[in-house]
Amino acid sequence: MAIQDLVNGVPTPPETPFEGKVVKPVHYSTYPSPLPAQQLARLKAHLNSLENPLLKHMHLSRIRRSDPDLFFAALKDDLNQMAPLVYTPTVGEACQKYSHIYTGPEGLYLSIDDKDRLPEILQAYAATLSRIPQIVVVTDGSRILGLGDLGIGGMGISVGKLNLYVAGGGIDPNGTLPVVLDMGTNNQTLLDDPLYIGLKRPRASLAEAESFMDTFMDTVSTLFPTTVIQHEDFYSEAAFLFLEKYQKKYRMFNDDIQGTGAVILAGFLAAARKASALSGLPLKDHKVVFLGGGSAAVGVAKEMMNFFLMEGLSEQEAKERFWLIDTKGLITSTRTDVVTDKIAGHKKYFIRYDTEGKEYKTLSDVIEYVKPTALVGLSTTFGAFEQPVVRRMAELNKAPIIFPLSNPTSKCELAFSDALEWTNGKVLFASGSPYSPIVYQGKLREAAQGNNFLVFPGIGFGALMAGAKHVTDGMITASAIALSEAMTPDEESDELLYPRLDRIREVSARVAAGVVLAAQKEGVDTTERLRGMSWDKLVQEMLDSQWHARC
Ligand SMILES: NC(=O)C1=CN([C@@H]2O[C@H](COP(=O)(O)OP(=O)(O)OC[C@H]3O[C@@H](n4cnc5c(N)ncnc54)[C@H](O)[C@@H]3O)[C@@H](O)[C@H]2O)C=CC1
Ligand SMILES: CC(=O)C(=O)O
Ligand SMILES: [Mg+2]
Repeated sequence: MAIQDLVNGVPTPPETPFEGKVVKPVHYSTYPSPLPAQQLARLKAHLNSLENPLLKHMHLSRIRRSDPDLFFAALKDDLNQMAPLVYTPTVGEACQKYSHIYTGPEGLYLSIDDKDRLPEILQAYAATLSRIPQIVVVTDGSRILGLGDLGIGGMGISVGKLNLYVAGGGIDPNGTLPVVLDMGTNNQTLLDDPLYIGLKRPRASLAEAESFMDTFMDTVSTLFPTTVIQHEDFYSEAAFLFLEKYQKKYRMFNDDIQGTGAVILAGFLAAARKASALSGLPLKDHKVVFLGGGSAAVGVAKEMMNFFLMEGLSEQEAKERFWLIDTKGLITSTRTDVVTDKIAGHKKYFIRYDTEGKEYKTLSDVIEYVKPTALVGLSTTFGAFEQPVVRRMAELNKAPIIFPLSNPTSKCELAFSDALEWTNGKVLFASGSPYSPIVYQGKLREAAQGNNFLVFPGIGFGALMAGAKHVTDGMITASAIALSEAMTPDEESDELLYPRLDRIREVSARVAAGVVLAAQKEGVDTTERLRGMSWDKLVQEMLDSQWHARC
């Protein structure tokens, strides 16, 4: 299928001539339409009859396109069960197999081959719309979760994120636009696959990609001036380049760098307070080791610096609470790639200058050297937090903070059951993909899900409601604070690190309200009627503006 067919939608099949007449399929019933509650029960029964999560994902995907009200009612009804099907981990497999399970277009597929015609294509698309999009999620498919370059299959993640914008944030589904920019792929399996839908060419260079992105950002922001654009799952160099270039120019943010940063800052605030209450360690003395030095790790570490700044440390002192490890070991000033200036630009901020020429190659070496209170995994490496490391964290800390955040579950650094077992239940745990609760030593333990989906719907919604000219760093940090303050006393006493998913609409409204207030404080808002509102009124305003399924 030509990419152009995907942009315009699959062509309508020709009508069948029959005895000289055009015969159209007839659907006719004298029975009343099924009740919405019945439809919901029928959908659940169908899902229960399917064992394979990918088949459930595919069925849900068809329902989303044929009956969005039913689909979003189902998500709202039981987000704990549904999120793993429409989002991580199943969405990862769906992106990997995208061209095999494809049954029709789900959004906008734009090819780099059409770069010069991009404004024309987007204008033609805009002319078909009855309203302009509120939120665009765009990826180039180059780093989908921890699964690498999945080319045009990245559309699955744009769709998955927008599902949560609707279900969790209350955005109207008609205001969502998933986009994949097809810039080729370096994934040989896809290039060799006869069913692969995308361009069969090597991935565009960063310079080519930048030029395509410039046109995309400019055209979308001109055609849809109020739309919020979320960048998703670009490989790290591209992610940082685009964020730096567009942050102050367009109403955009990068979910992996900024959204993840905010959600983990909120979880760390909760975890560090619990750990310090047990150990007596001053909050400012926490020490955080990261396995991973990509967009997510650097984004999270930079956002987490706010924790130490709030405790009164200077920027330099705050930065020194972090140790980042990549495939070459601890990032130090004496490492060869640092000395020769071959290290990626985004890693430079966290270079350690205090290691006196000694290199620390393995995670165990770094743990022994730093003796951290917290260990964060954003390395895309399944099982990288091995038993000796986890046991050592438990020896060093009364309540070790361990956040294996890589997605999907097949890339997670540490399973929840192992974390409990190897720390004798002492761990303060959050993972990027969900784990079921476990009864451990007679007590029900719930794994926190440290995933940016707890904030991005509120960031996007808040930016939209505020009419923010840009999404500022202050608005991102405000989303983290609002999330951490959204915990109920019950959730606190159940030792949770994040609010429960069944309150996601209220939590997203609070996050959005925090984002609006920050936009106002920084003078980037344009929605005058929200100015001067009390916190409670603002939260209510966000709740009242949420979309609800008619089901
Ligand atoms: N929980 C959440 O909300 C989020 C989770 N993520 C996850 O974070 C992971 C990383 O994402 P990015 O930073 O964008 O990817 P990336 O590919 O840019 O970064 C991965 C980093 O890990 C390092 N690394 C890989 N294997 C390693 C090993 N064995 N030991 C030490 N370091 C190793 C690499 O050198 C690189 O610095 C992905 O799995 C992604 O799904 C990303 C965003 C949000
Ligand atoms: C959650 C997310 O954005 C990621 O894993 O890339
Ligand atoms: Mg992502």
